[in-house]
Amino acid sequence: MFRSGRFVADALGDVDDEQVQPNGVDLRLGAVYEQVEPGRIGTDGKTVGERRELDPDEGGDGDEGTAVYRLDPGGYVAGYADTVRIPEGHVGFLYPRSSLLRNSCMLDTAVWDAGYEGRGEGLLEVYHPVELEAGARIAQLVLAEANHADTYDGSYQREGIE
Ligand SMILES: O=c1ccn([C@H]2C[C@H](O)[C@@H](COP(=O)(O)OP(=O)(O)OP(=O)(O)O)O2)c(=O)[nH]1
Repeated sequence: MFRSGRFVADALGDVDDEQVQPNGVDLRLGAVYEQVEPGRIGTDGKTVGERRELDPDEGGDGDEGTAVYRLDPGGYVAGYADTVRIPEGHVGFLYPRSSLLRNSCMLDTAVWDAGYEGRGEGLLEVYHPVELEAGARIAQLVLAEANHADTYDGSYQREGIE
């Protein structure tokens, strides 16, 4: 069974009311990176390639205090601003906000394991130039009840929060 948005909000702990949706919680954009060196996925482990953090244009549209990423078509890594916590007995799935799709962008995501805690990342595909403001809601996390073997204890545990 998928949990309600209120349940997901309680699991995450620190979200604004506008992030709480009927079936999940919206995650906000934290940072945008561009990969600059190859990574490696092997049979004996993996490495994530070097990336550089993009600078948002400060004061976009003459609006003081806003930080806007103006992205040309390409592949980027998006870091989320919110700390995700997947409670035991659950698995998380993240979907792009549909307004991203409607603007010719896609957010590719993987499985969020029981016990994971951190500010995760996703692959942001941009097919038409787009403006994304830092802190804007770009994705929605849903939680489903699930059996699991152990809990997450991998290299991304507590990423972005230590
Ligand atoms: O789109 C996603 C999906 C998951 N995660 C987080 C939560 C998940 O629990 C963790 C690890 O994901 P996964 O197990 O798929 O990564 P891996 O490459 O197999 O790494 P590890 O060896 O640490 O399990 O990354 C993200 O940041 N983004």
